[in-house]
Amino acid sequence: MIQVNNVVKDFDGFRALDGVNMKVEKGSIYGLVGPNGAGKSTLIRHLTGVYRPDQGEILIEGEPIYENREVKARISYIPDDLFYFLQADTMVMMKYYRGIYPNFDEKMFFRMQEFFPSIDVKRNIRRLSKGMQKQVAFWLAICCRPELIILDEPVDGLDPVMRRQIWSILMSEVAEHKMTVLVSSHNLRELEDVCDHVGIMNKGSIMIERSLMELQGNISKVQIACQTGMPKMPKEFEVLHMSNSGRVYTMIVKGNPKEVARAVSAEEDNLAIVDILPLTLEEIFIYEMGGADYEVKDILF
Ligand SMILES: Nc1ncnc2c1ncn2[C@@H]1O[C@H](COP(=O)(O)OP(=O)(O)OP(=O)(O)O)[C@@H](O)[C@H]1O
Repeated sequence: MIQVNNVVKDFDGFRALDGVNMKVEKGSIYGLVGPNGAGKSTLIRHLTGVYRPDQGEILIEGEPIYENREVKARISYIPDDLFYFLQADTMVMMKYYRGIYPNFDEKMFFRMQEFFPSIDVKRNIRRLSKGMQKQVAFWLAICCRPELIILDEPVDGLDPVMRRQIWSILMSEVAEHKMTVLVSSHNLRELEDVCDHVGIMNKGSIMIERSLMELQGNISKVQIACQTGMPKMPKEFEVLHMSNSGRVYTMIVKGNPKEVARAVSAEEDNLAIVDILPLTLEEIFIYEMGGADYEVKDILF
């Protein structure tokens, strides 16, 4: 759905994007994570055709996005700084969107009103709270029935109930209509439950891009207790980290969790327990990138 090849962008001599490569499959939920100033919003403005790259190319379904009205009509974009016309209420904005988005689904708009009970559709949007304005932006964007929705910090400033609501609407659109979602966030924990792919951005480029399945099947956290001495890990598995509390050792090991557990049990004859523990996405990234020369903790927390 999205293919970004070696995109570079300079602002007055400052390199904001430094050779970005990225691939987002159709029907996936892709989380773009990174610290302040990493270049997420700049990249997103390229993906939505607001900026033209200085170098490289951006293709949406194989077509360049910049100045391409036909492709843009199939994309919804919620920026981090929302814009509404002076005096406009939600109904006025709905009619405006209906006029410019050929797939706008008015029935869906009224059906979804129950999800946004605090929004008075006749009230000037600029008078609504920031969180409520975000709700309106999301409501209108999803009713455009986009093939691709791009969200810059979509749930920032929303209460926990509304956050869950937004994620659940997005996930059901992905499941039912194969919509593709690209979402930027600082919060890896929040993305963990919803994304199937994650890209980590730092200093103007994507450092690492992975599918969650690939990540989770490739690294294991094992807890081992031996009756005597230290546990031995079979040679074919690289131990990335080891700590212990008394006789219980916790190891982060490169390899599939089931295979690791099987190999440890076969190797050791003085085992007391072997347990496989879940790893959070943050932990996986930290250990995945541990060998590289990055300040990973600064990026993820
Ligand atoms: N129009 C611009 N002119 C000059 N510099 C810019 C412009 N837009 C972005 N930058 C610079 O590019 C870098 C990346 O900014 P960007 O807004 O893309 O980061 P971000 O990852 O979205 O950050 P945040 O998480 O804080 O929103 C920053 O150093 C910023 O100052």
